[in-house]
Amino acid sequence: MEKLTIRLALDLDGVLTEHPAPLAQAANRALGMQLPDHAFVDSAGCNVPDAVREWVYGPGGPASLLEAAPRAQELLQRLLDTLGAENVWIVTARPARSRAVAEDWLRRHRFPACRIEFADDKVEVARALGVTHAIEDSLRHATCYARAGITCFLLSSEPAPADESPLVVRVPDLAQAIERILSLAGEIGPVLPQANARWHEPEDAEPRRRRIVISDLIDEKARQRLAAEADIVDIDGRDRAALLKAVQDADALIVRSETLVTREVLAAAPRLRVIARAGSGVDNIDLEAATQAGILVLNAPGANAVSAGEHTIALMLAIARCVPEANASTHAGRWERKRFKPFDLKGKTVGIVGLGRVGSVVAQRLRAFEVRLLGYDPYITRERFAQLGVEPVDYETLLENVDIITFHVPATPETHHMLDADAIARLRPGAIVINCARGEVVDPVALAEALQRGHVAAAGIDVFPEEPAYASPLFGLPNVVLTPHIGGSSREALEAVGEIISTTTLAALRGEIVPNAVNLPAASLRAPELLRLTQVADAAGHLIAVLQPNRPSTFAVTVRGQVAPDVAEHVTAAALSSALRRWSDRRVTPVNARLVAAELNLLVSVRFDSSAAAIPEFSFEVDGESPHHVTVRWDRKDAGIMEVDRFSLERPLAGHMLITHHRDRPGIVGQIGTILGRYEVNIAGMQVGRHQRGGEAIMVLNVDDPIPEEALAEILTIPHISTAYVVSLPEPAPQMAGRPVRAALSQPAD
Ligand SMILES: NC(=O)C1=CN([C@@H]2O[C@H](COP(=O)(O)OP(=O)(O)OC[C@H]3O[C@@H](n4cnc5c(N)ncnc54)[C@H](O)[C@@H]3O)[C@@H](O)[C@H]2O)C=CC1
Ligand SMILES: O=C(O)CCC(=O)C(=O)O
Repeated sequence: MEKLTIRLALDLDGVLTEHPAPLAQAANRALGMQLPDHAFVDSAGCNVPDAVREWVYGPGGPASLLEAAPRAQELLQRLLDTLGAENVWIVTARPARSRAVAEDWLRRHRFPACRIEFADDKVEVARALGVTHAIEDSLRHATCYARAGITCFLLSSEPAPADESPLVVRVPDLAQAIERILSLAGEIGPVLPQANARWHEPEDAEPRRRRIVISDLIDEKARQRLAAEADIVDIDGRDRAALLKAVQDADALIVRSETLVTREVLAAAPRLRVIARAGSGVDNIDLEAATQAGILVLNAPGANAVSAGEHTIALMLAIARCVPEANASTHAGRWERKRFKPFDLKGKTVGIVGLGRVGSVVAQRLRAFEVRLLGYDPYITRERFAQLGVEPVDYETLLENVDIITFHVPATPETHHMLDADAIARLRPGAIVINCARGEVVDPVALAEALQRGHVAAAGIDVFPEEPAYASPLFGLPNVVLTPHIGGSSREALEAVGEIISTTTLAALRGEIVPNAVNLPAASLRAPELLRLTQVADAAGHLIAVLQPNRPSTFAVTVRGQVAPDVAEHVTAAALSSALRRWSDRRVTPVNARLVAAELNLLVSVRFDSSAAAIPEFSFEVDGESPHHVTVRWDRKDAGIMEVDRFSLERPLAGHMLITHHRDRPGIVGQIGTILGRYEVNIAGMQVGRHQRGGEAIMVLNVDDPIPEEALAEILTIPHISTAYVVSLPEPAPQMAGRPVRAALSQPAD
């Protein structure tokens, strides 16, 4: 396995020194200022006047009197020993003129020798040094590092806001930051993909075998299917340390409900591309953070709905027929026929909250019991209620009229404690509560209290707010039937879920669009055709970023012909993510392409023109000094780049190429050929596009060998050549090469 080279930038004040509050206090005393204690956590960011900063950090200033942070010397030594002295820098925003003071302080406090850089724009320095990780006490610097794709451990005891980048990892102190870095340094591959300036390597072209972490029990056949194509690492997802270690070089993570996939887990997983939830509810996954990090989240909705629905009815019947107590009493040798008072479901009123996949299964089965069904679900149609034989009512009416209430809603802010003390008070005395959805939906304290009073006669509970649940106010109550979240665990459900998750995880790792993505639109097109189209869109995005190396302010997509909106969205995401990989240092995938574009103030627009083009086309256009334009044509099976900067091409662009813009003059082709020949670059094919003789023209030369920088420089000296680009794009898919339809692609679209 490749070893990770971690290159680390450590802040000085507040990281190697004690908290810098004494600096603000000294400035307040000596200079009559009114700075808050945190002013020198980020004095440039807090706009502390330069003269004050010079004094604080200058010779004899209060910075010389700071104490070292606890164990800072020993911890820095460990970093230097493990990562190598060549990979560790102190990067501080103190003024550069205070270098001697800082170096003297480090010597006096017996710090090991470590190089030190002075800059307020720490990212610029970090980029130049190839820094992969940082440790900071300033949120501003941590956020800047994260934006640049550098994982930053932020020393902070504050909870992270919901929109914080997953690359900002909050830790309480330096020791924990270093422990995490040293554990990462143990055995993982590079965190930042090396940008290849010239030759485009699609993400999928990596030859290495994929690594899939499975952190909960899944079906054995599914496991074998995954193991046939990838290395499998089995861990117990409840063991945080094992999880954080295992995801360090994982391409995919497969979880059930017990593994919490938090920002912290995502920050420890730089290669992670897919998280697959072997089940329906994805509330154990931080979806927002996964999407920001460009990670695709999959689930298997519906595959365990029968299982969860039958389990719901099992709990109802267990309560109605007194099964748990009667079973225990009979096993104990007591024959208590008079003690138990079972009742029939027939004739009762059952209220179903949430009539999605599981709720529908419950409704369909309960009809056979001849119950009256009331339902509350504001997001489905009246027709659906009618199909299921359920009377639609509002939530209050449902609460006030049912003998049994059963919940089948997802865990969302709206459904949190949907059954609380107020809702319970509305229930008829003696009602029964069933929850096989999510623990968060029912307030367990209020329910336990109502069960003890007898207002609620009994409850059947499969899910808990915190799982595994080793304690709950419901534990020990005689009128509660509990199961450990096994509603979706039938053999059949595990097999069905396993099949969906294993096949779609592998497909997603191959770059295919899959139907069960939670954070990408579903696709109306078959996977192989869509894959080919998105690969070509990816190439078009790459080409446009080669033509326009500086990030533009607009990225406009025009979709011509009859194209489904979801297909257009996948094409846009593929092209945009590919271009953004060259325009930014972020890890961009189709999942987060639009988010990253918005953060970088790149305006993305998609316009549909369904009146034109028999053969659909996608045109990508960017603004800038000279706007550039690339068009992909798609015959619904194959796709190709057929137009560059409004010059039509005879054949789709593919392979290693030199593309020039020049004025159409005799002899240019010959001069380029002579230069390439001198550098032993073989020309495999050529095409030229021009609007009129002697006017602006484009030439595409396909070459067999990489073109050296020097050759390119010489080509650029030829009179009438204005620009020259070297670019490598994927070859046609093997099954597509030679298809007659490639000729159709070459037809003008209108
Ligand atoms: N115990 C277990 O092992 C299992 C539990 N589940 C859980 O069961 C629940 C339902 O799962 P599915 O039916 O697959 O989901 P689903 O998405 O198919 O259905 C959920 C339904 O709840 C409705 N809903 C959403 N918010 C609502 C609200 N505020 N009030 C009323 N209705 C609302 C939606 O319109 C939808 O019809 C989920 O929480 C899921 O995680 C699912 C499978 C197994
Ligand atoms: O069996 C499991 O993994 C949990 C099932 C579940 O809760 C779900 O699919 O939402």
